[in-house]
Amino acid sequence: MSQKRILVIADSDSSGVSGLEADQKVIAAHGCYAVTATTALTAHGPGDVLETCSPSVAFVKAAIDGCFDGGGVEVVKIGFLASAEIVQIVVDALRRHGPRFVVVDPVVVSMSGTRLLSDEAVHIIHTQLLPLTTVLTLSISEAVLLLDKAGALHQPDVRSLDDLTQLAKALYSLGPDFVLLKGGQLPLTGNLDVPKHDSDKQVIVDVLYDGTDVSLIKTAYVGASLPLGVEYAFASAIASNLVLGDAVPLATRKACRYVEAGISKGKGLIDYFHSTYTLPFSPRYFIEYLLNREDVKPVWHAHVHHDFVKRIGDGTLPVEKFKGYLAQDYLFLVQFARAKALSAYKTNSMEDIAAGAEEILHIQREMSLHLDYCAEFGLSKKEVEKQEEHQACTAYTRYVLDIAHSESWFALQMAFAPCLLGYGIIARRLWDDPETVKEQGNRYWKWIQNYVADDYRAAVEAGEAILEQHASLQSPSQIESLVKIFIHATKMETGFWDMGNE
Ligand SMILES: Cc1ncc(CN)c(N)n1
Repeated sequence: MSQKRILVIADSDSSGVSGLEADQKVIAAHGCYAVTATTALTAHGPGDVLETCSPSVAFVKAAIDGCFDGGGVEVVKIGFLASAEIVQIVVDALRRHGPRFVVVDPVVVSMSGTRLLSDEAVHIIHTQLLPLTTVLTLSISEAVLLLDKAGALHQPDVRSLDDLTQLAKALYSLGPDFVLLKGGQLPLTGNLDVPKHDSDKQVIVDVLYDGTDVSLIKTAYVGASLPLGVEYAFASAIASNLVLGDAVPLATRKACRYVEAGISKGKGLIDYFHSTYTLPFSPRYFIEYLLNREDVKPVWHAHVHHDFVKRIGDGTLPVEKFKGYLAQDYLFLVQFARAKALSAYKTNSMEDIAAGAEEILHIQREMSLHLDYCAEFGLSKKEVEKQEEHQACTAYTRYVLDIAHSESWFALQMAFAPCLLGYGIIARRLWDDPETVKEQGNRYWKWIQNYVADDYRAAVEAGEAILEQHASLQSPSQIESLVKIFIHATKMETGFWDMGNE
């Protein structure tokens, strides 16, 4: 499904806390795609606007038309419109293109309280823009200014919840379908009364009015100094929720909750991405990421470059050691097959059950190769099976079986991963390495061949596909615990080689 598009018509703020820069973060955090028409450029220094620059009216018109002509724009979010000419251009464009929803946050007053729009611009907003508006969202001071200019301000002092509601109703009379009046400038008591002391201030109430119903959205008052840009985030969050299919009351309530969480999670700034997962790898590159992590790299290196492996490659490994290893590996594979069977039991996906069954058959073939191989070294199946399990073998397989019982299906796949990936990588490296003694010159050549053969390669590829497919569905914290399982199982692999070397 392609991302839903929102056209943002607003100024650019170099500090990133308001304007297009903030809107785009909010929209991206909702999984939507922002297209833009820039109405003004502002260069911000610490606490101050240093320079402003105005694009031509023709530029703004071209940007708006270009975005609509690109297709898919259902929602327009309007912020600072800079001049009366631009307000008029925007109104004309809305009439021409007729988007489904128009969310207007008419930035009439700056973050520091400075008046930003001329009387003429405000006039066009209330006479022409607001009747085209789905949701009008604004602060108390902006509401008072707008109503004053519209000649519809009946009570300039807003002190109580009742005043706030009357203000929302007055704004509704200017033409929007819904008014969301932000009550941030009027903290109330827990009972929604007027506070007598600062310590009584407990609740902020936003009022949503649709001409019939008044809905109150309450949030805890967290003090007068909020991060800059709080007011701006609401409208783009509402626009995002609307384009994602919410009705206006739910879209506004969710937007309030989104901003509330952004304030509480961000330290002095709004955390726009408080509910967004960012995985530390790109889809299909989990294994590459995993094997290159700083905590995995040395552990993985110890496994795949183990001395036992080197001596298989140059053929110097004493035969008795190899035989001992092979017999233990046979016992290991029996337990591993049990864990694979449990793995199939742990999933409801028929695809994954079948893949698990396939892997058990691969293990069975690997075991029969072991027996053939053992026979060549004069070791019968009976002799192999009656060997006592070495502690390294018990430790590794029972760790995997414990994960199978106590952790998720995917955690178990992570416990399998070092076994599956490691031998494929080791054998391929030995096969390619010019230092490796090949063919008849190396009595372990067949072992290398078995693990580069198509059958084993197919098992590795199927396992890799499962890891890649499911890793992308995990949360970042789950990835961390899964990596720990992988590291532990990799250490067990190294322990197995150590055992072979004893
Ligand atoms: C200990 C161990 N690890 C991995 C593999 C390869 N399946 C194996 N046979 N044995």
